[in-house]
Amino acid sequence: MLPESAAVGLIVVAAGSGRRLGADVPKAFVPLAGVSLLGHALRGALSSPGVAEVVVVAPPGWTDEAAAVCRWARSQPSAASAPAAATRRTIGVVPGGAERGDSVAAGLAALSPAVSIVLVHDAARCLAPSTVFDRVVAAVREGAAAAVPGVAVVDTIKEVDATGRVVGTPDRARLRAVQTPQGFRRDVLERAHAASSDATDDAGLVERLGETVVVVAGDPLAFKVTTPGDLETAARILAG
Ligand SMILES: Nc1ccn([C@@H]2O[C@H](COP(=O)(O)OP(=O)(O)OP(=O)(O)O)[C@@H](O)[C@H]2O)c(=O)n1
Ligand SMILES: C[C@](O)(CO)[C@H](O)COP(=O)(O)O
Repeated sequence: MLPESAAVGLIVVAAGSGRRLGADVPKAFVPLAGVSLLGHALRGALSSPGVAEVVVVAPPGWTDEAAAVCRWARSQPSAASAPAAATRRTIGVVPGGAERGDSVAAGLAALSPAVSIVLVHDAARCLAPSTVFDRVVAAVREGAAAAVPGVAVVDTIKEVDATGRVVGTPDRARLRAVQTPQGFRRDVLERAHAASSDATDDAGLVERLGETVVVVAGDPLAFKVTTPGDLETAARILAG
């Protein structure tokens, strides 16, 4: 169990180029209903009362734009109404690295010593509701070394070999598609990244340490904007 006073730091990774989206600016700065994806992601995250400190990891060369988005998000009523008082919350921006893992490592290095619970969130999961943040933080406070939001898999999944031949059909009931924010005890995430930053998600690094990762309920709204079709889906959702 971690005490209620254990401070939560949030790393928002926003340094990707968004090759699959194919926009003329990095994906986090693509507008969606007049607000950048990063702006939406921060607005959701700052509505979560527990978040005391935020580090945004931006593409090198985009840190000033990211800082402007942070100022905008901080001024939103949802952020101001969160009990962790906008006045006490610090928000910083650092440049990211070549791979997602490098960007997370850069964010982790920038957190203040006061933080003992770390959330890592993709700016690309820009509509993730604050309730998902709350569930992940609660699981880590209650003693999990790592907690990730997950949703049931609706398709039957086949495992294939290099030639495309099916080699297995995992039991769908045991599968979860995982999302972000992913939450960690800080010492665990630091050990995981000290060993390697090479994985598609941070929970994968923690699993390699032999630590237990728990899954909490995710949310369909925490889907990742990856392709132009995803951006259209997000726009339809916001249009109501
Ligand atoms: N070097 C990188 C690569 C990715 N990310 C971030 O990690 C999240 C998930 O990555 P993804 O959606 O795959 O973004 P991109 O790498 O930008 O997409 P693509 O693979 O299409 O280029 C995004 O918020 C992205 O900005 C990052 O901070 N630094
Ligand atoms: C971290 C993540 O969003 C969890 O689903 C995902 O693994 C990111 O992967 P990507 O390859 O960078 O899209």
